[in-house]
Amino acid sequence: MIAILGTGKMGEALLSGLLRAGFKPGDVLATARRTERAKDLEERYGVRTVSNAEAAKSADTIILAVKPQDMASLLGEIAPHVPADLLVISAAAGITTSFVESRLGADIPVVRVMSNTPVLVDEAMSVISAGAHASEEHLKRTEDLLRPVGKVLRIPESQQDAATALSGSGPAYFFYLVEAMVDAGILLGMPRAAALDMVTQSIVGAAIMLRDSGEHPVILREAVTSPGGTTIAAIAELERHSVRAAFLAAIEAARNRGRELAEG
Ligand SMILES: NC(=O)C1=CN([C@@H]2O[C@H](COP(=O)(O)OP(=O)(O)OC[C@H]3O[C@@H](n4cnc5c(N)ncnc54)[C@H](O)[C@@H]3O)[C@@H](O)[C@H]2O)C=CC1
Ligand SMILES: O=C(O)[C@@H]1CCC=N1
Repeated sequence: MIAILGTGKMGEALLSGLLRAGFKPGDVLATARRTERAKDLEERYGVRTVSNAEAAKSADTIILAVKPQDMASLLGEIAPHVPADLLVISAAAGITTSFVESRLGADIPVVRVMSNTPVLVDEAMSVISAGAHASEEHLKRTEDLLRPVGKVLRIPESQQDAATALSGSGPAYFFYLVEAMVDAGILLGMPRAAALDMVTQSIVGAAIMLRDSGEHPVILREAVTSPGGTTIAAIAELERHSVRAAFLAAIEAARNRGRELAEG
């Protein structure tokens, strides 16, 4: 039995992914703070919603998907009910495995995960790190849960905040870029729907080329950039506006915010 504690946006994305991956609704428990939310999850997914304490008691794996700020109180709530061999998977930004271990008791196996919302289309990027008491078997179990909904990579826990900033938040940067490019289309007099279609198909095509060609992004960009042509005129403006520097600063700010979240 697997339980998702705190079934908000990310928790629901993981829940739907588990069901698509073949888990039976009867094998999945969910918890939510509001009764209407719990009812809604039961109706839409056929899973049972229970209290956090009951979830911790009856599951062999729990996924903690509350906001980092709510983690201490959730851990306090479940601590008295956690069996020693429960696998605890924490999906929260910033929260370290030692933070979870210190609140749930001595030898509890904890795996820290940072996934992202493309879990909804089975294209997640999930990075995982073992806590002090998580074994190879616990990492494998975590990979088995996450692999059906995307790619899984093991990384040292010291890189988790950086990964959160890159791939956890990553989809938001691409959506932001799409918004900006669609606005550019509007500025040039393009109907909004057509502009959105053009930009969306361009980003999908570029993403698939990047993933499947094995080419370096510089090579792929150079292939689009004709000497004296249109693309270099755009790139010159992006450079003039320090867009690359803005990305470096933005992703560093996200990494730093992740560190702050851990401090509560
Ligand atoms: N949204 C995203 O793209 C990603 C989010 N995350 C992580 O996932 C976690 C959740 O983020 P979101 O889903 O965006 O937030 P959210 O606010 O949509 O979900 C959190 C849910 O937990 C519930 N909750 C809080 N305390 C609870 C308690 N004691 N018992 C039961 N339910 C409780 C809230 O009512 C809410 O529905 C965060 O820790 C975040 O760092 C990680 C990767 C990506
Ligand atoms: O914005 C956040 O804090 C979460 C963590 C990664 C993506 N969303």
